[in-house]
Amino acid sequence: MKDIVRDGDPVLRQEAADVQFPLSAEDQQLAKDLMEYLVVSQDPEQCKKYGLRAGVGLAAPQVGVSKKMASVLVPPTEEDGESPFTDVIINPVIISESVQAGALTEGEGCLSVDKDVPGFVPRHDRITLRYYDVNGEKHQLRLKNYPAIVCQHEIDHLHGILFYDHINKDQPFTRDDDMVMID
Ligand SMILES: O=C(O)C[C@@H](Cc1ccccc1)[C@H](O)SCc1ccccc1
Ligand code: NI
Repeated sequence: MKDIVRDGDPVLRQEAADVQFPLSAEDQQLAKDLMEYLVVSQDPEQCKKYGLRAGVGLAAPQVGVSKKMASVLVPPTEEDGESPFTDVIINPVIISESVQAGALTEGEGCLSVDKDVPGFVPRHDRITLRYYDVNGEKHQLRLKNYPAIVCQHEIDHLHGILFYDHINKDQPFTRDDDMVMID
């Protein structure tokens, strides 16, 4: 697994390149690596063993590869026990989004940002996401709340945007009345 690059590395501020299909062997391996990191990091034993920070998403630029590819592994919720969204999203585009904002009550962190940056990160509470999977199959689906937040965080990485860019500098915990607060 490649090292995760940290804030300050120019690759995190670039517009990543579209991925070409069929995937090269290198891009197939990259997709595997990006997903493997999440799977291992969400296993407490392996996470500790390899000294990883747990992650629910990882974008290629975060491992130094400026390509439009990111893995997303939203942990299962207590209720239904299965992950609400798991895939490697390639050349993702948000084709529609709710006017209504959503933000994590706890704020956000990032595997590429070691410092804590407190504050609400206003995003869209609901999105329609279009992306291609590793087999070149096109997907289009609606996501809301936490899965939508994770995908927006990862897609931001592909456009050189970091979560704290969205935090209100003067009033970090400002929120508009109808913003959905997500736990
Ligand atoms: O740096 C990344 O892209 C991975 C982030 C993704 C993320 C952070 C905040 C909000 C949405 C997505 C890491 O997953 S941050 C660590 C983490 C781990 C488990 C649950 C939530 C956040
Ligand atoms: Ni991040």
